[in-house]
Amino acid sequence: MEAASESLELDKHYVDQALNINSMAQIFVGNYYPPCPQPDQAVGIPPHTDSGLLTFLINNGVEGLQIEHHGKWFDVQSPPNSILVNVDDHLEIFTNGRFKSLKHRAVVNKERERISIGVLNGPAWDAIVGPAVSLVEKDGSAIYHSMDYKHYLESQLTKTRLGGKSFLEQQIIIQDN
Ligand SMILES: O=C(O)CCC(=O)C(=O)O
Ligand SMILES: [Fe+2]
Repeated sequence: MEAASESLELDKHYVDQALNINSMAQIFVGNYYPPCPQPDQAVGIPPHTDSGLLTFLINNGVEGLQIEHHGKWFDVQSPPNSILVNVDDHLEIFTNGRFKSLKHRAVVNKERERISIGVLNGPAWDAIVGPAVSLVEKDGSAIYHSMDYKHYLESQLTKTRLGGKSFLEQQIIIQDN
């Protein structure tokens, strides 16, 4: 988070302080994908973005994660024993859109079972997450609403992970020009 702050030309403790990272909420997710006889007819996890700031992902060496870039899906080939770090929704909101939450999905395969484990590292449970004031001043306006993380988790987590309307889309402030 210090590196993120500095890359935004903010004080290196800015993100930590604004989102009370000392009391950060972490969500631990385990995914099991059994082999599937018709992988092209099934989906492992539908397209979604993750909640929180950064997700750490590991898997059992079986590929299956795909990320979206310019409307196309790409396979992720992660080196063995590596931890993949993804940018999440609340970091996109906090940076007023400078960092982009990564859209991803998981596919299944015929032969091998796949297991993945994710840790979604979020702000403090009671932190209010909205675009950082100094970034909004530079940009002229906030492009996302603010919301407390607890409320988000209670109301959105299940919906967005199961492929409902994305949380980010719901938070966009419609600008009338
Ligand atoms: O199985 C994977 O590699 C991705 C899992 C995932 O996107 C998630 O748990 O949010
Ligand atoms: Fe995910």
